[in-house]
Amino acid sequence: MKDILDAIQSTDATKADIAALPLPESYRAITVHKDETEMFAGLETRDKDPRKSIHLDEVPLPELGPGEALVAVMASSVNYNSVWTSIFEPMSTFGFLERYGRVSELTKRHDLPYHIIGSDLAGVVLRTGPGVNAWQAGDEVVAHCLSVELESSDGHNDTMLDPEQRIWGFETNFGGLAEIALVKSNQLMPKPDHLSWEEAAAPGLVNSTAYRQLVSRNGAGMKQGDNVLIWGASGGLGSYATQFALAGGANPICVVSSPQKAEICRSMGAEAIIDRNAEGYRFWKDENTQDPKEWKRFGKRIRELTGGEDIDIVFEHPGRETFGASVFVTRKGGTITTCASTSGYMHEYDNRYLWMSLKRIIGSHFANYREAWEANRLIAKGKIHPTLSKVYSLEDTGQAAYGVHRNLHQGKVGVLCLAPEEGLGVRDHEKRAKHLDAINRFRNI
Ligand SMILES: C/C=C/C(=O)SCCNC(=O)CCNC(=O)[C@H](O)C(C)(C)COP(=O)(O)OP(=O)(O)OC[C@H]1O[C@@H](n2cnc3c(N)ncnc32)[C@H](O)[C@@H]1OP(=O)(O)O
Ligand SMILES: NC(=O)C1=CN([C@@H]2O[C@H](COP(=O)(O)OP(=O)(O)OC[C@H]3O[C@@H](n4cnc5c(N)ncnc54)[C@H](OP(=O)(O)O)[C@@H]3O)[C@@H](O)[C@H]2O)C=CC1
Repeated sequence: MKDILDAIQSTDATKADIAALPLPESYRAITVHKDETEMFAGLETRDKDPRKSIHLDEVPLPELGPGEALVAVMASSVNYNSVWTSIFEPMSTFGFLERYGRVSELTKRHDLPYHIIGSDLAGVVLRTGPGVNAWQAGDEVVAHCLSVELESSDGHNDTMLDPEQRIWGFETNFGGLAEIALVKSNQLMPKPDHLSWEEAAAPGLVNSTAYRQLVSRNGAGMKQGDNVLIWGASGGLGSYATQFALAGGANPICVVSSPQKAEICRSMGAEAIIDRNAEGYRFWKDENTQDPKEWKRFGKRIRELTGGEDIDIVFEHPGRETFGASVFVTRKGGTITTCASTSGYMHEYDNRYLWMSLKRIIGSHFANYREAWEANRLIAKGKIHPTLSKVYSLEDTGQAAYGVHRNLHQGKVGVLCLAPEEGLGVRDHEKRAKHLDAINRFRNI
């Protein structure tokens, strides 16, 4: 592994040198263990501690198959899907690996008693499998997390609709929180050259998801002037949704839970900000009963901030706790676009406000390769910026995931895998200098 890192860091190693490096038999990776899936049985969700279930193990290098690439991972990031994996909710991810393992001889590799997690990476291609022509050893890349087989016609209009669509590092093995990752070559995209490894690894999953959910015609198809209600506007998804709204000429109404988070949104350029904590919204009177008066109070506050207008698009992900309010505050003909249910997946809303006002609910999930590519292109052009706050070592991934689970973080949390320190991997210093303040906006807060 040391030779691989030395070659990546050397200024004169060629692509041929990297292609000629011997691969190690094993590498260090963040895992959860199949024999521990019941370890949190009986505990409340918030008491399930990722630090107990997340391990750093030495694992064997998987065999490289056709259409695949092995990537030396310089940095990765923590996504909420790794939090779900580590607390074995809403179900253990080993079921996904078993199901994938039944697809073919080659996919059997994924069905192991350990799950290497992580759905982001920035790094360098080490080897490509048969049939890979677009990428070579030595290429500096990021990887998006859409894994598809594309043997069925269903996925050929929009690859997210492939019946064998999976999220890499969540529903497949050999993810990005590791020194080496196995990806399909159609997950690869060029690493933005003005960013360090950890900055480049941060946006991938959430940036692509926010792009499809909010901007793409497969999602809400946001346009100039739209009022966009963004829950968790300084969080992983929300920090990119806020940037897309601002960059696309829309009007973000940012919901956050502290003055510090409100300040981050303000510094991104948002003006309409709601601190849900300070304003004390209680959309649920008790576990089973919502309070429409609180939806109305929330809607009134939005009207104050917009000069009397209602919401064109709600960027939803908290789920059960907020969904009733989200449907209510959307304007006639408006759209609620949802990709998650962090607070609970059994949503309840008053359907009269949906049908009588001709609103639409759109389910959105990650992004197809083209959408991920376009989202990455915006990062590479310095139009959208990483929202990296803190960076952890691979050893401390459990602590990093704990912080995300307990909502103690801002924006994105990074993890150094092979990179020995932060700040490495920048190739275009001039472009970086132009965007330095924006790149560092979330750092160390
Ligand atoms: C990019 C990052 C993303 C995120 O972070 S997202 C957040 C994290 N992700 C999650 O929380 C989602 C985790 N996944 C799940 O919870 C589950 O994954 C699903 C609920 C999405 C699906 O459940 P399942 O059990 O895996 O699949 P089924 O489709 O419910 O299959 C169960 C059986 O039901 C049958 N079935 C499906 N549709 C129908 C139908 N329309 N009519 C009759 N039967 C149906 C199937 O065939 C199968 O059957 P048979 O067990 O015998 O094989
Ligand atoms: N389907 C898909 O493709 C994807 C789904 N996801 C899912 O989306 C969800 C969010 O992911 P991500 O943005 O990365 O996570 P983060 O934790 O980084 O951000 C979520 C934000 O949501 C807000 N929030 C959390 N709970 C509530 C609540 N009960 N009511 C209102 N606001 C709440 C918090 O902001 P604050 O406290 O400031 O209000 C928090 O910062 C996760 O469940 C994740 O699994 C993520 C990416 C892709």
